[in-house]
Amino acid sequence: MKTALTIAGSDSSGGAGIQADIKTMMANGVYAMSAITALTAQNTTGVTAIQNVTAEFLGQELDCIFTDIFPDAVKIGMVSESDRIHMIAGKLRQYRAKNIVVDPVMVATSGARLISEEAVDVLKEELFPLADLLTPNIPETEVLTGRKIKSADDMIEAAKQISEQYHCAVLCKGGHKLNDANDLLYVNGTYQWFEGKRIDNPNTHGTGCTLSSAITSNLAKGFSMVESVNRAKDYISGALAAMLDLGKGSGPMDHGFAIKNSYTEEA
Ligand SMILES: Nc1ncnc2c1ncn2[C@@H]1O[C@H](COP(=O)(O)OP(=O)(O)OP(=O)(O)O)[C@@H](O)[C@H]1O
Ligand SMILES: Cc1ncc(CO)c(N)n1
Repeated sequence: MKTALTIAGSDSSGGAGIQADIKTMMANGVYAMSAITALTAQNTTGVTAIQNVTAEFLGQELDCIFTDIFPDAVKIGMVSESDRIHMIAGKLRQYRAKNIVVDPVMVATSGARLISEEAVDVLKEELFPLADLLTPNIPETEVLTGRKIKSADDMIEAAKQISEQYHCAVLCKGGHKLNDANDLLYVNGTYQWFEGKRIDNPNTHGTGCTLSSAITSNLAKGFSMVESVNRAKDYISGALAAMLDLGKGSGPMDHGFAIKNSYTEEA
């Protein structure tokens, strides 16, 4: 069985972060492992508290994982502080981790800030150069490039700029800001649109985490970058189309929509 690791924050409400990542990886057929960077007290309406683990403890989690079950692919989500980012980058280099997907998480769907101002620069300097793929949404793309994204052409220009700067593929996600569900992949000097059908579902908590974890699972299984994104778009469309409706705010998706069997039946 192929294996994948998520390095991210825990979401107590289970729809985003580590929980979304593990559910997604399992649903996509890989063995999931996690190194938790922070605990969030969070639900569908917002984040009320964040408790970071120490950089030292995060390093110990990563040592345990990489010296035992080596991951075929790694996804990095929420990391709030610079010293934790330094630790992750050091360990990824030390263990020569492969198939690295960085989701530059900055703000939750509910509006809460998940990274400190100065940590964004460390993310760019330390982690981006190690990434095979970056998956910014539109606001994150604006922060990373310093330019406003108002059109599809702006997305192409910005993705090209980031890709050339960090020598990696860039998936600029249009979802719930621009272009409906159309995402732009810039890879090896060319671009390709992934045109998803917009699903009329207000429950989009954790869509970014879910997409990046599905891509990571596909890379772990040996699919190309383009095929990995293609399959991940299919998966997230299915999870949104299942129309789960939980919580008082923007609720989570049904990560298990594709694995219904006798064990999942209700009484
Ligand atoms: N209503 C929708 N219908 C279909 N696809 C969607 C919809 N909303 C988002 N997506 C898709 O979900 C994926 C995640 O994109 P999105 O822009 O929501 O990420 P994000 O903003 O990083 O997520 P998060 O809110 O978790 O931080 C993209 O592939 C996007 O196109
Ligand atoms: C822990 C965590 N990571 C990422 C996001 C972004 O959706 C979130 N809301 N919570």
